[in-house]
Amino acid sequence: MNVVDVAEPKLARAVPKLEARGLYKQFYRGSSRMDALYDVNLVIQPGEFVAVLGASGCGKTTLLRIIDGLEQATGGELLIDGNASRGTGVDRGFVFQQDNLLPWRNVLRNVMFGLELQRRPRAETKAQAMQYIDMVGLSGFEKHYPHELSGGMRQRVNLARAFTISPDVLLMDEPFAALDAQTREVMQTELLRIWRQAAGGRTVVFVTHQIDEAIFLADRIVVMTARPGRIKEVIDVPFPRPRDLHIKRTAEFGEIYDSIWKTIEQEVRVSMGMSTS
Ligand SMILES: Nc1ncnc2c1ncn2[C@@H]1O[C@H](COP(=O)(O)OP(=O)(O)OP(=O)(O)O)[C@@H](O)[C@H]1O
Repeated sequence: MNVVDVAEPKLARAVPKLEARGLYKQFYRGSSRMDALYDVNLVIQPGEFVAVLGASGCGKTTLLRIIDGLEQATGGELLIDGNASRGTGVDRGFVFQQDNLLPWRNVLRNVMFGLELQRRPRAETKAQAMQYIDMVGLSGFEKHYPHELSGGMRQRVNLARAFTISPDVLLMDEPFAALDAQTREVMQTELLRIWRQAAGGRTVVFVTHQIDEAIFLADRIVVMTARPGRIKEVIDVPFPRPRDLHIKRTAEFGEIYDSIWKTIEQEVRVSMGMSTS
């Protein structure tokens, strides 16, 4: 009798885009030490949209800066595509809370800036910048200077610039925090549209204080503890894509919101030195 080997082929496991293994971060001021992050473990797959929520000062920005390579962890390891990270790289783009546009450059030249730093051919740089200016809905404003734009438009230029350099990983630190509530909602929808449209399914790590923003945008939400920040809970967001703003008004959205708020409220109380009972 022939014996056929029917052992199941081993499932090929995707290499995570980002992996934090036991990350610690301590800051020193003179002789005093401050623990910002404590044993952070997190795996993020390619193309995932992950939101990070947590009380003020719990270490969200620090985590993002370590992923970007702007800051070095005191302990633990950060792997990118399975390899130890070695500082900053063009594979990661950072979008800050305040747009950091250059006031003496118009919209087109601001969007071209990141590519110019990469010394790409000028024609290619301009064509790519125009494509993303169009994608963020600012065609016709190429020659405008930052002071001639609204806050929402400036943040869209910021997004176009971040997407233009085609980073595999987009790190966003409360990018819409300075916007009014209506503009923020429009920008959330725009971000999802651009994220879907931009080729290659970029991985996004998005820090926010807004629970509804996190639920609306993310595949998974990471809730951190009060400082020193650890991962307290990771929540899978069940809403299919593409998403519409109306999901924010559904009962399911409200239930997820309430449950996350309960988790965060405890940590906010801890961070403020209040009772958690
Ligand atoms: N360069 C630094 N030197 C010293 N302490 C720092 C430095 N950067 C951050 N910290 C401290 O580390 C802690 C975490 O800061 P971080 O900015 O990461 O928090 P956060 O969660 O992003 O806060 P927020 O939500 O208020 O923006 C804070 O207590 C902060 O004061």
